Amino acid sequence: MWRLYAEYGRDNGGDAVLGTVMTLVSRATGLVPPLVLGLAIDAILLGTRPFGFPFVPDSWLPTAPDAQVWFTVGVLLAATLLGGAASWLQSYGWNRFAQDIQHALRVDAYERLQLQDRAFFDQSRTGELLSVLNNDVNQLESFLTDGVSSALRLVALVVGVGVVLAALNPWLALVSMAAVPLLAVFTLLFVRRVQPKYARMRRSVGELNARLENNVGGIEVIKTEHTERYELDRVREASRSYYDANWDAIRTRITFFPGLAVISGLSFALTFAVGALWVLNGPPAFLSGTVSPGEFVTFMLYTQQFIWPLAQFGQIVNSYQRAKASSDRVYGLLRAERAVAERPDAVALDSVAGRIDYEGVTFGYETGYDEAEANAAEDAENAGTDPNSDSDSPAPVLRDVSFSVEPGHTVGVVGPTGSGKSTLVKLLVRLYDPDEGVVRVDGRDVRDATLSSLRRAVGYVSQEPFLFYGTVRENIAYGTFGATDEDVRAAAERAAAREFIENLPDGYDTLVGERGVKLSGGQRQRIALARTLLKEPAILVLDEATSHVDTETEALIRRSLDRFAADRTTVAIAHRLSTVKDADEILVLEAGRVVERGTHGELLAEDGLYANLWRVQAGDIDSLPESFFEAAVARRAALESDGGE
Ligand SMILES: Nc1ncnc2c1ncn2[C@@H]1O[C@H](COP(=O)(O)OP(=O)(O)OP(=O)(O)O)[C@@H](O)[C@H]1O
Repeated sequence: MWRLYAEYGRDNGGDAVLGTVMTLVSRATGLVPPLVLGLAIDAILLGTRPFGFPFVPDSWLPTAPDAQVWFTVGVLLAATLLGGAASWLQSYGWNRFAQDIQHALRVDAYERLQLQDRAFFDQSRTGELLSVLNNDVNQLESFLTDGVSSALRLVALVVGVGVVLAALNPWLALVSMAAVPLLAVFTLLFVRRVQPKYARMRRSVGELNARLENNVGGIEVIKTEHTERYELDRVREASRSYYDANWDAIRTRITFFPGLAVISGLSFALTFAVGALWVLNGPPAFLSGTVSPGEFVTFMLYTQQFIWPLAQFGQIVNSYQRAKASSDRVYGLLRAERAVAERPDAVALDSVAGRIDYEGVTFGYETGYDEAEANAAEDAENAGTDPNSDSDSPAPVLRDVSFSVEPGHTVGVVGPTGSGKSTLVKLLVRLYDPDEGVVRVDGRDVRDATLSSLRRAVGYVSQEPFLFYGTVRENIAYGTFGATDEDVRAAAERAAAREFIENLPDGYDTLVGERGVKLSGGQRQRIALARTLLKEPAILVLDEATSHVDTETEALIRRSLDRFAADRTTVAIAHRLSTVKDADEILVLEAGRVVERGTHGELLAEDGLYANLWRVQAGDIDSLPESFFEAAVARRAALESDGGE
């Protein structure tokens, strides 16, 4: 935690220094009133001590009692004003320091988050990630503003009061300070008890957030499936477990403050008893020296000054515990290893011709990812061993896939659901890296290319296009921010989207709603397609990019794409085989392997899986061989058992 503060506070350490110095000044001025009051009682009211202040020359001091009273008032006022100014500056310094750290940390954590690879997001829950970026970062800020400055004030108070009391009367000082070690032990015990409870609380709030986030996102399914009651029960359960964890922590926490108050109160009563008896009867037992009434008042006031700040000690410890747990989570995010990262010697892909080669590519998704694993991977890396050597090796989704696409050619990828088609193209844009084999663009291993140049070269329209909250224009120009309105319109035209966009209430300025909910699936797809076409990539990857549009619109898109894609390499995944019928080559995937390849005509002649799929789409079910149905049933069973794992 301190490392985080040191790292992010380096550039604005001046504010922390200001905060620290002003904390000490404000505490020092707080020591003045009890001391001055004690002196005034003895010197002015009782006349048992000469009137004088440390650091003030005697020649400045009045001699008449009334004037001495006014002089004392002046000293009190000066201390109050100075204390007020110091206290303002102290808050200013600490708050600025904390705000700057909070801002820098949040931006940095977000930057690291978006650099994480797809696998990280596959395994993380959105609610938990948001909670790290919000709650945990805020917790670190509030510990600085409340915790650190209070702790500093407390230390300054204990040391300052301790020194003054010891100078006045070391024995009585011992009596009134006796509570300090007691309070420290009491607090330590509290911390031990409450620490695991806070950890449990944080976990359960993360789970609750994740559930709420998931449900708001999936509200449509909840409604159409009519599972409101079921989801309400699940939220109730998650909320109850947060409640239980929180209540457990609260029960421990609420015993802390009364405990502190009792110890402080006992110490106050003890100081009163010993001090008052000392004033009345002289030193007790083996002790010597005198205590004047003024000194007694000073002692009592100081002892009282302890009570509230010491009670705050609990809050400081509380806040420390939370901030520590938060910093572990923030650190976890900042340190999370990336499997897909840019190599330091990566080179930019310039003027890409568009050749693609897959050579013996095998790939399987990681089955699990958690912080412990990430830490283990980091430890392994620090120890110089291969962090992936004993990672899960799940069943491959792609097995020994090899093929090449000449620049400007179009390859179609077809196959049953779950056969690995989307996975295949995700390796081309490096959403994941292959476990074995190589993916090349223009003969260069994509892992040797800079990510920015690779993603500029490859335009990827995914199966489930995502639109950001904003206008149609913003969504099309997303990623090509310098595009003119004319460019945007031309891209929309190519994606056969121009007409529907112009018919929207505000045309290109129409707001699409969150995730584009105000548009139809086919409209969303065409906007996503326009976004990618606007980039004018050398390689176009269309993953079921027109699956939601009707066949007529698809024909329009294909006609305009034919012109656009004439000199670009295109990889098109489609369930609707007519979409890829004219491709230069069609790859047929089954269970992660390329089982057939060739042109539409060649594949029909081969009379294998492709030919059967073609018959299915032509509605010619009766002519399908029984072996096709048997294989389809086996594939379904395999997919379902995968999903059930
Ligand atoms: N992020 C992921 N994490 C783990 N497994 C995944 C992930 N994405 C896909 N899979 C699994 O990989 C296999 C291939 O999925 P993929 O999406 O590549 O198939 P597909 O051929 O594109 O299917 P569809 O035609 O249904 O889109 C499936 O068994 C799927 O369950």
